[in-house]
Amino acid sequence: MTSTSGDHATGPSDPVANSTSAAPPKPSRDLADTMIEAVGLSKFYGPFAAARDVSFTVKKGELVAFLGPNGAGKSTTMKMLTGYIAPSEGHARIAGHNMMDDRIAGSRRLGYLPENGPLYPEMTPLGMLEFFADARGLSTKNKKNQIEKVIDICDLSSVVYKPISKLSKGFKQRVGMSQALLHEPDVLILDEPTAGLDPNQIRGVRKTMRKLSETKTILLSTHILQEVEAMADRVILINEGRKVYDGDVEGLRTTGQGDLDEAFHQLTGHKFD
Ligand SMILES: Nc1ncnc2c1ncn2[C@@H]1O[C@H](COP(=O)(O)OP(=O)(O)OP(=O)(O)O)[C@@H](O)[C@H]1O
Repeated sequence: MTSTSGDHATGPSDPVANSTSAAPPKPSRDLADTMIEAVGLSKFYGPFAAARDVSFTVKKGELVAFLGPNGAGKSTTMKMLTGYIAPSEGHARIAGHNMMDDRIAGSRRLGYLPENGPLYPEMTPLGMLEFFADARGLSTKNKKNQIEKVIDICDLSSVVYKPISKLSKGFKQRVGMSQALLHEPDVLILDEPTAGLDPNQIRGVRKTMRKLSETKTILLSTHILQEVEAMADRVILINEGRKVYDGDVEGLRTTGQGDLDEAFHQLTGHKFD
């Protein structure tokens, strides 16, 4: 299956694909369950489109993999979803809050792990968590409880007093995750949480994410197909800035005649054929 301009290949759960009318969409009854909403998001750098007309929703409790090759536009879309950069077109909502007009309210519900940080290398994990707890205005009691909780969830107790610069990549990633969880958000947007980790570290991070997915809505980006199989209920695949698939893992496999690698290649790999 290939995608053509404006003609996104979509899977069974794509709300766009299921819409049959040209009339403006009516608010759906389960709108309250929509935690992440991308509505026609585009980002242009000069004439170049890093993301083009990307729309999707993620419902409460879903764990969705945001998949695509290097440079597909995953980080750009995530930065627009979190309000970190302004879209050229479209808008994003987190738990119903528009991330341009109402970013503070949206950010209270959102934990964001950006690609490669941000971490503060000279701080210890404990110092960094205290710094963020103060910045987020947590009360003294809540601060202590929350810091203990995220240290436990992210399994950081052995490194809390070491400078972040001296930690392994796996621990750094978990420190980043602990910061994203500190204010107990119910929505997580995680940009390549397992990138550059060794297999043991990947297992650790995946275990943490599985635990988190019991209570939170998660969108995580990856370009690793095994990650999708291991973790996700649903896949959104992006290529050259456009959404090219939105559906379940089995549907994606069917696209590749039973082979996820083949599906990924068919939907994203034409450049080198
Ligand atoms: N500030 C910018 N100015 C110009 N081009 C940019 C900018 N940020 C991103 N891009 C380009 O937009 C495209 C999408 O980048 P993006 O980082 O979103 O991709 P990605 O899917 O996250 O890739 P990766 O998996 O390699 O992190 C790339 O071609 C990138 O070079």
